[in-house]
Amino acid sequence: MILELDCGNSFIKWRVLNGNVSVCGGVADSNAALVSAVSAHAGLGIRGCRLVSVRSDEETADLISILETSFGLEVLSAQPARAVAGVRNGYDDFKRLGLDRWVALLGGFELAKGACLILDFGTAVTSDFVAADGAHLGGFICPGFPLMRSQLRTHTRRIRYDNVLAEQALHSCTPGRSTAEAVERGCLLMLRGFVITQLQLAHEYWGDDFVVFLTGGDAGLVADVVPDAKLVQDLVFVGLAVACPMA
Ligand SMILES: Nc1ncnc2c1ncn2[C@@H]1O[C@H](COP(=O)(O)OP(=O)(O)OP(=O)(O)O)[C@@H](O)[C@H]1O
Ligand SMILES: CC(C)(CO)[C@@H](O)C(=O)NCCC(=O)O
Ligand SMILES: [K+]
Repeated sequence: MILELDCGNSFIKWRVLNGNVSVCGGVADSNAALVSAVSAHAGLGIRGCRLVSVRSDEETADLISILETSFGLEVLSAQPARAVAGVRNGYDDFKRLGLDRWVALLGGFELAKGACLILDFGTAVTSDFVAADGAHLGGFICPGFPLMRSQLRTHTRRIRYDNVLAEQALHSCTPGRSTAEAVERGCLLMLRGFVITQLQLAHEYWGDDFVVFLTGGDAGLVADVVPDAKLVQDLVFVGLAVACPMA
């Protein structure tokens, strides 16, 4: 059994793999919550751990030492690279590309075996373009849905509404008739507009010959804009196995 972790800016996604099969997993909002969730499955006989983190080096080192002491595990952490498995990092400084993006695009290329567009909807929304020959062309970063919404609330005095209204607001996308509807639907349309622009660019590069992957907690919000896309919630884990193979 192998423990796999995707340490994002807001949450840690985890799962336990038996061979290629995921036997359990979840989302933790702190190191302590992660340790207690995984402890409940310690009887599974986890023998190793691999992770990808976009947190600071200190936070990542802290988490690794907690995992080593709590579970006696050896921990492999995905590292920046110029090239892996036929994919070439497109950043001017390859170390600057977010490791979650790098690992997710490795996963996308592994599954597509050709040109692909990877769209990730987490705390930030990111896109990455990988050509059929494995060249990563780069990508885009913009605020995710919760960040857009909270920036509006933070920087205005009269944009205020509760979470119940927020949830109800997204049942339709007609022009809002309340603050909650206007903001929630407005932010959703911004995300959808972003997705459409990414698709246009991919068509300019590759015609119809590419695969679109959607991943991240909020991917479901835009899935209907790209009916042909593959919704792969574990894309980071697919790529993590490529970046950090374990015997
Ligand atoms: N079970 C869940 N737990 C946490 N977030 C969830 C869950 N289901 C959906 N979400 C949504 O997913 C978003 C979080 O996205 P995700 O978990 O992909 O990334 P993250 O850790 O917040 O950030 P990062 O982009 O750094 O990975 C939240 O905005 C939330 O709306
Ligand atoms: C953009 C995020 C926050 C998405 O999780 C992450 O990939 C990151 O911190 N990236 C570093 C900056 C960059 O990718 O250019
Ligand atoms: K992410």
